[in-house]
Amino acid sequence: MTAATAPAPAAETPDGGAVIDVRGLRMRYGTMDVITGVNFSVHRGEVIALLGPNGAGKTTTIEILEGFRIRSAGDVRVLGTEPATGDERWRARLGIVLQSWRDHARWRVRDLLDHLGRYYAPFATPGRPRPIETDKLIAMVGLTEHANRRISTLSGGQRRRLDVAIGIVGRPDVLFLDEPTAGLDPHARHDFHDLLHRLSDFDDTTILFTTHDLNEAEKMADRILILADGRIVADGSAEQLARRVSGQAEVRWSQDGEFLVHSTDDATAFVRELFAEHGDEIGDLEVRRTSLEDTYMALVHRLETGQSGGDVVPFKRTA
Ligand SMILES: Nc1ncnc2c1ncn2[C@@H]1O[C@H](COP(=O)(O)OP(=O)(O)OP(=O)(O)O)[C@@H](O)[C@H]1O
Repeated sequence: MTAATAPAPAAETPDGGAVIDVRGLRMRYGTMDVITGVNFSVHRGEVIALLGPNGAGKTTTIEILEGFRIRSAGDVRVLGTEPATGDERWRARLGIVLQSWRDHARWRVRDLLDHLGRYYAPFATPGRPRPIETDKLIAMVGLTEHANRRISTLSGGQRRRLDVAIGIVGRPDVLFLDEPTAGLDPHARHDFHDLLHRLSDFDDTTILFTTHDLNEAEKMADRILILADGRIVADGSAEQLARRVSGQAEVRWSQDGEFLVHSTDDATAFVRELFAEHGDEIGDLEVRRTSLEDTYMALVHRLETGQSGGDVVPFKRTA
């Protein structure tokens, strides 16, 4: 990945590289087991989408990583620190965008960001200037023309942009976002995706976000984690998950004025044979792999109908 600023100091990662490391995480609310054994790790600069049905425990997992919620069991490290005991210096390296954040109503946008930014200044390092300069930050989230407005007068989508600005003002090493694009219009969503790419590419920020938008997960994430049934049932890129769950690709082509379609688990071999046999007669060739939506629905369906067949083996990191 390229770096626009000087490289940040290495994160404390005593386990040999993971910025987030979760082993055997369990969470029980009263008598209800919500998380029954979650394991995953995230490397520096990775963008991870955490997916799962309503109530699967995504927010709970993120809150545990942020140090806002105490787990029932398991070992968790974020930047080498156990979140429940993280000090101010550790906290200053995190950025957090909660699902809904409705306070500071009387503040004006620029004043609030300026004020919050000062908290991070003592934690600046030569490689990681903190905070992001206020007007630059406001431009990054597309709020320049609203900089002097009171927060209570912002629309839902404008408020969401502000939430993101609050999350990144301290130029975090690790950014947690809980459904960051809920309520954003398509243009704002597109801008937000660009912003995440910039944070990951230029600042090497490690990003973990939840979403119910599978297109967004597919487009944005290096890796997708699916949380269901209290555990991680899939861990890999959208393409790896598609291969693992369905293994099928769809080949479409035209021949003698007819449009044809064929499902295969080896599209390359099929296309090679197709051309060997019919050569110039083939037109409009298209190979479509299973979408993340197809994969997700198939996985969740399998779980709901009790066909999961044990643990889903995580994929090796390829990058
Ligand atoms: N403070 C709490 N006390 C008791 N139960 C809770 C508490 N917080 C969450 N739960 C329960 O834990 C389960 C997981 O909730 P969580 O909010 O983590 O799910 P989620 O995957 O983020 O869901 P959604 O997609 O709907 O946001 C749900 O059944 C929820 O009702």
